[in-house]
Amino acid sequence: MTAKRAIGRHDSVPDKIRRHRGLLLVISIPIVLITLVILLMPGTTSEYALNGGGGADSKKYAVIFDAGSSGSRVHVYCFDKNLDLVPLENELELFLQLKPGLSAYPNDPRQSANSLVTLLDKAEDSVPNELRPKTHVRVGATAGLRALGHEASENILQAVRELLKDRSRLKTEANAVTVLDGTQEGSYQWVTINYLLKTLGKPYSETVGVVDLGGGSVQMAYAISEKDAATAPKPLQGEDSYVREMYLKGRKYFLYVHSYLHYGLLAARAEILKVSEGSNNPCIVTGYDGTYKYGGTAFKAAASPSGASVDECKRVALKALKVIDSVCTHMKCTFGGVWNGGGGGGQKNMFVASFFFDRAAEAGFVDPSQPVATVRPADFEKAASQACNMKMGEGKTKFPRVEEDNLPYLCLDLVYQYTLLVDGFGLKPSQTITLVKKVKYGEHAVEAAWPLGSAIEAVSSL
Ligand SMILES: O=c1[nH]cnc2c1ncn2[C@@H]1O[C@H](COP(=O)(O)OP(=O)(O)O)[C@@H](O)[C@H]1O
Ligand SMILES: [Ca+2]
Repeated sequence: MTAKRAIGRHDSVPDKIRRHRGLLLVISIPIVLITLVILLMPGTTSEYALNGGGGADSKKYAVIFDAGSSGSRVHVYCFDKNLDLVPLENELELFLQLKPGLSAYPNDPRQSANSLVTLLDKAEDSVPNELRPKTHVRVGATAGLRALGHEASENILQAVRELLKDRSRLKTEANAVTVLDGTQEGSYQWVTINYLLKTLGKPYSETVGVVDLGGGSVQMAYAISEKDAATAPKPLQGEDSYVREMYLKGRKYFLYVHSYLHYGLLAARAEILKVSEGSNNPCIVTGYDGTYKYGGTAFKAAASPSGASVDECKRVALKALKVIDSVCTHMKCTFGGVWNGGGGGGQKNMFVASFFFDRAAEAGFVDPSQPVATVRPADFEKAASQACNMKMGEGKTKFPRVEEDNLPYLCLDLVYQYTLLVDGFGLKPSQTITLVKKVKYGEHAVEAAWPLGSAIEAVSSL
């Protein structure tokens, strides 16, 4: 024992290395290999530390642009060292919006980018001067730019990058200005809602599922068990994988996410009008004869002489949704050959956002001054019956909250929303769901939109 220790004490470091080199080699090869595998893994795993960092008094701001298909919005958030949201002035976020979105200028990238100037200036003004160079700015474009195609959208994004460089002192990481893929958009939305509800870190079955009905696309996301995640089918060609792994508040989640391009509410109008191809459509409110423009194309939108009909409109909506599909004989599908994720506890409580809330409010069965409302899919069907039975001239008195441009499509929108929830996503007509515009967080309410999820990722990775 003593002798051994004496030898050990007099060994020099290079001697030790030489003596143990075999052992060192055996230990280091797997470490190097594992590190390489982790570094080269495709980006399906997200890790947001969500445990703060930085100095004791450090506040972190994030500026996130939501370049949506129907409008552009900016959100500015401020987080404390625990990554809790803290107020900027009187609210928990600065939120500004304008219409139209970037995709309304497909041939003029400079003008498209310049449409963000007022939002950018106001957002930057709300960040303390000394923190601006440290504050991340991100621009996430969704369905509008996705549908424009690579070249046109890349030109617009490049113009936005130049605008940020020339006009702003905020920090732009590589990939700060991008078209989000639908899975990213859906998972950010899930993080936003569950962060605000403080369910992150709890077992997956205690989290809530989300549906976000935009103008161009619709996303569904909910946490599933590891076992179900392992059975996920391969996605259709060109689509993102169904499951994303995420580490949040010390827990690993398997998130089922899917985004359906062309099935946002405004895009779905076009799909439904395409089914009747240039002739009358049973979803158009009685007495209306006009055209509907979407994505640079005009569609005939004319009521049938016998008027609109819920049942006939449902049939057309089902055709547009492609609910019956040959791919779905060996797995449970939503629609269009898409796996439904298997259901489970993470889908028990559904928080349904954007146009679901907006249309329910316009149709009058939800109070727009409240941040959330509990409804059932059947409420959309009931409102649809009334909308499909009215004449154009009665619209203003029967549905005083409906915007004039939406009136001819009220029957269509409500039937589509019902069909999407029940026949598409497989919810029961009587299941209670939460329509959400904002989520209460302490005394304040925060917009129920994906940019908060993106902000959390940005400040966690600083
Ligand atoms: O921050 C938000 N709070 C609440 N609703 C939002 C917010 N951002 C977008 N929306 C809603 O999203 C819908 C428009 O979708 P959008 O233009 O984002 O299409 P996309 O997501 O398909 O690109 C509208 O119903 C609008 O009220
Ligand atoms: Ca959106």
